[in-house]
Amino acid sequence: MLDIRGITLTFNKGTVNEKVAISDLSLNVNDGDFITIIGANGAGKSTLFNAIGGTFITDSGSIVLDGKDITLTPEHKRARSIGRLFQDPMKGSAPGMTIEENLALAAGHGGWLSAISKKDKERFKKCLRQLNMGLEDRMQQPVGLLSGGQRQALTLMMATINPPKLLLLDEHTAALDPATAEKVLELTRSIVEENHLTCMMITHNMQSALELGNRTIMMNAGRIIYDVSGKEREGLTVNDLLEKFRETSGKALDNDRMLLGL
Ligand SMILES: Nc1ncnc2c1ncn2[C@@H]1O[C@H](COP(=O)(O)OP(=O)(O)OP(=O)(O)O)[C@@H](O)[C@H]1O
Repeated sequence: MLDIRGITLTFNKGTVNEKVAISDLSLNVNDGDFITIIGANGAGKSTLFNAIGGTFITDSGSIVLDGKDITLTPEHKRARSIGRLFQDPMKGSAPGMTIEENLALAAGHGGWLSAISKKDKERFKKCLRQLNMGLEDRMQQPVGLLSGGQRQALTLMMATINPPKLLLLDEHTAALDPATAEKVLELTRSIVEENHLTCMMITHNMQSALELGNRTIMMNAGRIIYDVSGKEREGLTVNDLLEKFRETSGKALDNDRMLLGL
């Protein structure tokens, strides 16, 4: 589904602040893969998503999504086939617009500018019911009134209402309280499964990284240092991941949030 070949991405090239954030990275994501991504601070995880999503164009290498070379495709065009969620629940939905208007925009059926059809309203209600947060009875309320967890769940729904070819989740539960984070993770699991989505999720929670999805990738200094799936992944523990990091990078994992979560 996604074929990344030898991409490099450098910030502030040619200046004293030059930083190679992604270094000759290759990755093949299979159709239906759900990959969890962990790694050191500044390893390049978010930059990898920004490269895939088109926020930054890579210096070299190629990115092919579903057979189409998107290496130079602008971000807004990639957004048609790549859904993204960020850590901040305030991103991704419009606070002044109602829940149904936000969903209508996400579904590509206009927003507040055009009337929302009865059929769409019914469809949105059915989707919202799945969230089990009572939002189906608040469809005319502005999104700004929702809690962080409700808003993130809604954003997840918006990003998948027209199933994307690829869903990128960048620590999308990190800003939520533990119980709400768990709920949104469970929702993520069911939405990905039901829609057979191809998904990549950055997380600082190593336990979630092993529990969710079918494959885990570890990054350090702009490279993938460990890529595990199948039988080998099934038996892995968080301690094994820490040991693997030490083995492959020659140092202890220095991601403060990851270690705090242990
Ligand atoms: N817009 C930018 N301009 C300059 N440098 C940047 C920019 N974005 C990221 N970087 C640098 O690139 C490197 C990779 O950053 P990135 O945010 O991708 O890491 P990360 O693995 O997501 O880290 P974390 O787990 O700490 O969020 C870091 O050294 C970071 O400081």
